[in-house]
Amino acid sequence: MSAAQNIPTRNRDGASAVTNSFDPSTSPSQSFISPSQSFSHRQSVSTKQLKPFNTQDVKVLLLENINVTGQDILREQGYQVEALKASLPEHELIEKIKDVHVIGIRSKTKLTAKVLEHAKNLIVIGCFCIGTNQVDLNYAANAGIAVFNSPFSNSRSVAELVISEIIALARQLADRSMELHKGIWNKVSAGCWEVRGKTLGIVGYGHIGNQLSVLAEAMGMSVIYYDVVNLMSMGTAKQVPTLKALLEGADFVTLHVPELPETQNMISTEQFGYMRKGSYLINASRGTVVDIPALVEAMRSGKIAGAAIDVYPNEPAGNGEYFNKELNAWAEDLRTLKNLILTPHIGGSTEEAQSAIGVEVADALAKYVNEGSTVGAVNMPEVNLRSLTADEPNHVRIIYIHKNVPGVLRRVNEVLGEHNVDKQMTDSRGDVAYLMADISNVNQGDISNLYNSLEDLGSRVRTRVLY
Ligand SMILES: NC(=O)c1ccc[n+]([C@@H]2O[C@H](COP(=O)([O-])OP(=O)(O)OC[C@H]3O[C@@H](n4cnc5c(N)ncnc54)[C@H](O)[C@@H]3O)[C@@H](O)[C@H]2O)c1
Ligand SMILES: O=C(O)CC[C@@H](O)C(=O)O
Repeated sequence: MSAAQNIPTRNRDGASAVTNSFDPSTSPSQSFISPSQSFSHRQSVSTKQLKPFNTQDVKVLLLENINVTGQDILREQGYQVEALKASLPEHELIEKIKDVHVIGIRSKTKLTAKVLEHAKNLIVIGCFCIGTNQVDLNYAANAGIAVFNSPFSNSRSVAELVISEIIALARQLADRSMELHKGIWNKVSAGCWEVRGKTLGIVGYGHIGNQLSVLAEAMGMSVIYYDVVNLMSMGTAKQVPTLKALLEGADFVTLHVPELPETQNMISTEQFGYMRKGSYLINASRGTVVDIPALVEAMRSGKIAGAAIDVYPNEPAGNGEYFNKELNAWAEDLRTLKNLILTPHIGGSTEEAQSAIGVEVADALAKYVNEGSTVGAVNMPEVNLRSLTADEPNHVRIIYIHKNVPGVLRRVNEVLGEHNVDKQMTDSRGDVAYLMADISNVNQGDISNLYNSLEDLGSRVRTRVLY
């Protein structure tokens, strides 16, 4: 069943990416389950199993305690998988990333241009989370590195955490619990409320905002939301035209926007000024969205009756590390406030979410490595071709990532023109274009010629030949 599988890939500087020798006769005998089978039941028995190179040469680095479901899928491919519990400091990351073809991260590992510059062999990044703000997506695309994430596997977990925090803040639960842990009996009702009949203001009405909207209405709350795009309301929720209108109209404000230049310090002194006296703020989006010193001030003055914060501008690399003023200058100030729930970025941290994310992202990584599909990529055009079948033994799949400039397709098709192009798909996104072509009647001897001819085109970012 398995076709010869030793494909040369060169990175932008011409260094060999996976194996130094090009030996088309290498045919790994280990069994291999094509990830395409998990995507489509139509492609069961006769799918040709494409692989880019000896799978045991593929080096995968997983950071930040990626769920075992994801680790298992990648190990089953035969890849070499190293999984670490925490993220790495920049200098260690730079050393490690030089070697690997695939990296999996969560929210803490910063894959900046400075780090990615050293990632000469890297072909794909998996963000085992929703947010992708920790990756320089543009740099990655221009270096021919695809980036995948899991757009909604933990949305429900975040929404449920926020619901629990709304009630916990309204009833000052965290303070009462901490007091009793210290042996202090403090039975109070002053400043404690039911949530029924109160208004929840959701900023960012996407996957999480939507879920939250439904849950909040089920508890008898009214829901208003603010978003930069016009969106259909869930239930009887109402979209408001400005952030100011939302802040003025809500008893609880919860933030669910991505980290963007526009959302930086979106809630600061001016915005606290618009909020109702005695209202509450919840931030489980990104740490940069709230100006924390302004929050401290608003809570000290009594304007804000309570807050729940799950995310911070600077977060420790792993469990057991200190959250102190070396990390964030205001850390000690936060600790002194009453009715403030501080959680260590656990919005998406449930068994359900993490195992679903592990499967989703690892499947996407394997499908990209083995078949070149960019479906679901966040920084590349989405391109896919139906699988080659076992009846097509002399077919080869060309992946050509190139600069989006005029004339490239003509030149690529001149190279491919010696063969029959069975199917081809190409699309662009910004400065980068992605071409996939399945060509037939290719002899083993033709493969390196094809590869070298495509590599020699001035427009190339990265060439891969899968067979
Ligand atoms: N705490 C956690 O563990 C955790 C877990 C998952 C996601 N998150 C964070 O939550 C964010 C939101 O997640 P999601 O899945 O709901 O994202 P989403 O993309 O589905 O929704 C985000 C919404 O925000 C809106 N938006 C963007 N910029 C805006 C602005 N300036 N003002 C108002 N609205 C704006 C968008 O139009 C969109 O509707 C993620 O980007 C991630 O950073 C945190
Ligand atoms: O698991 C994480 O580290 C990040 C969770 C969340 O912020 C996300 O972006 O999905």
